[in-house]
Amino acid sequence: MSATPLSIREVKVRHLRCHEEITWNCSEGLNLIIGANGSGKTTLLEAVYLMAHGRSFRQARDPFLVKRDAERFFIHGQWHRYGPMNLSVAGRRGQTTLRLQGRDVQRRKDVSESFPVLVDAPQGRKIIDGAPGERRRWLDGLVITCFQNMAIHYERYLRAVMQRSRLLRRRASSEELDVWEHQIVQYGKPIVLAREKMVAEMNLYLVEEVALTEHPLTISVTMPDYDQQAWLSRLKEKRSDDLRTGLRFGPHCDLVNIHFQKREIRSAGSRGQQKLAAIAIKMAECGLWTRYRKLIPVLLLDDCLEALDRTRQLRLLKRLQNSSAQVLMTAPEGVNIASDLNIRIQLLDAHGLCDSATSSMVSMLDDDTTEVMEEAA
Ligand SMILES: Nc1ncnc2c1ncn2[C@@H]1O[C@H](COP(=O)(O)OP(=O)(O)OP(=O)(O)O)[C@@H](O)[C@H]1O
Repeated sequence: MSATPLSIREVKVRHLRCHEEITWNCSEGLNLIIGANGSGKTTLLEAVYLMAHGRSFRQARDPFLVKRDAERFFIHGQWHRYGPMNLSVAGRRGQTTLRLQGRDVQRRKDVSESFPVLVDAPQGRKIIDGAPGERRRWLDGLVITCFQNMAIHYERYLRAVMQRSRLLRRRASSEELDVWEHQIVQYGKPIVLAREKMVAEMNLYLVEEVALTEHPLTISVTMPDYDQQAWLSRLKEKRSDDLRTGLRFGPHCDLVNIHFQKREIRSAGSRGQQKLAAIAIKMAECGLWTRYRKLIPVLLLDDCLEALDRTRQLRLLKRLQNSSAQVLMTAPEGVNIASDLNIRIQLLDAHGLCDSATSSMVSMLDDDTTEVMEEAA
């Protein structure tokens, strides 16, 4: 079965941050919004994300989503997934309500899994520069996306860890603790194996992105040898230590690392290298969604050319152009876009959005200039 590309055709926004009322028509393929700082470009990407997730990618419960002096915001989107679908969001301070095809959505997960939207934004690049726990949560999210039966293992593993801690505090009998320690190992081991499989697959996709990142990017999990018998013995031996410190051994404590040229990208990578790494990881995630869920996600890239020199900007845009995903991107005024690229460019100002072929705000580089630049690089 081939994968279905997901795309958004129209977004109507009312009273979201700086926007009074605006309509954004999108095309399949690459869409770029160009505008001044603070003109509301990121807010339009946020609107798309809000429809799929019911929350912003900037901050989970953002009280400033509603326009100053307004009561509520509204977003209505026309999507294409097999056929046309309508998704809308209404929100007031800290609360959002999602509607799919005119009906209230009870389980948000159903929408976010049917309308996958992946985002890279300078404010939220936690996979690259966040704490190890952020990367672990991200990897576990991917495991559950690809191997849906793993959700129950995570749930039961964490419940067993919590029960054991409770019983340790209550000074429960050794037999009672044995039961939960067996469950920790029983549900923990498949998590370890699924993560290993996921990391191996991600790394294969990342090899394909080496033209973008220039050096291979690799993901790894730092973890002990989870031999089942040794794991059980350790849990038993360390009961009194764990009563003091909490359980510090197991898949919930493992470290997820992203390496670039054999060093951690978060400390060793430059801003441009981190940016390209983050986008390469999104492309790999797209590959996983396509393979396991038969859906090609929509990709949101905020400030997509930030920190990149011209050669790398061009390389990135060409890579995105070859992707089968719909890509919605933003960039500030004054960017240079090669004229041979197939990108729908729209300019955003106080009057709204308008299509642009050429403009004083966007310099179009012709093919010759582009070639010279590429050769020089
Ligand atoms: N609740 C609100 N009411 C009115 N205006 C708001 C509200 N929240 C944010 N804003 C303004 O809305 C604009 C939203 O900016 P947004 O981040 O979308 O801009 P941008 O075009 O992506 O800018 P940049 O290029 O600097 O990233 C900003 O000018 C901000 O001050």
